[in-house]
Amino acid sequence: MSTDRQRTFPPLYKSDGDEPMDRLSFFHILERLKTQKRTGWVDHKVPNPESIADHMYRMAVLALCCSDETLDIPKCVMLAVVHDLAEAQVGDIAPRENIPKEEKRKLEEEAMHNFVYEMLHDSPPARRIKALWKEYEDQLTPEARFVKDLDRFEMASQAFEYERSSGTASLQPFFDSSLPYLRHPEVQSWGRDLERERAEMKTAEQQPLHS
Ligand SMILES: Nc1nc2c(ncn2[C@H]2C[C@H](O)[C@@H](COP(=O)(O)O)O2)c(=O)[nH]1
Ligand SMILES: [Mn+2]
Repeated sequence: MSTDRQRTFPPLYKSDGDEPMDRLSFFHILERLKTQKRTGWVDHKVPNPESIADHMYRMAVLALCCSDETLDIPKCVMLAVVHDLAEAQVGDIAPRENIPKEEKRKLEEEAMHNFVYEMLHDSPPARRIKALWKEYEDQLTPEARFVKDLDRFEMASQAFEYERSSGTASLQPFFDSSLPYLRHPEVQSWGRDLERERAEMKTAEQQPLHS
């Protein structure tokens, strides 16, 4: 259900000028990414769902698994571990919340501003993090577009694992909203492999127990 109510998220932090404490506060806020569960799985009542950090970690390792030597792989790893950083303040906004893309971007930009200016004081590390986040959001570089594919493929992989392990009923919407949109040829091939694995799992599940 969409709402006209403009969402606001008060800044998580206001500096009082003690820069070392401001930096530590940023480090502590990162814990939210480790504890906040991903909304899509919570919505589908998946037991013990992964966190935002779990999702970003696997994306970073998937980036290391890429064979495409035209891509700046270290840059892809950094984009992966930064891309959902703003969710420490705004949470994991899922499509079903129907928040307009512009509003989501504005909320996340405000969060990033709070992090890099209030907590990291526009330092070189702060500018590095903000630039990475903006590169991912703008989707103008091959690395950013590749990492967006990893965002999609990682989610589909996790959906398959939940169907397989926790006996969760079909999570088909997560496959429909991700695999058809893969653009990088290598990730597309990973997606086809995952679809084959899922089809084989479904076939095996339909075999009589004593076949
Ligand atoms: N219920 C659904 N949730 C979905 C679907 N596609 C994505 N999602 C969830 C997954 C995450 O919790 C969140 C967005 O994740 P980002 O990594 O993009 O921040 O939305 C879906 O089809 N159904
Ligand atoms: Mn993501």
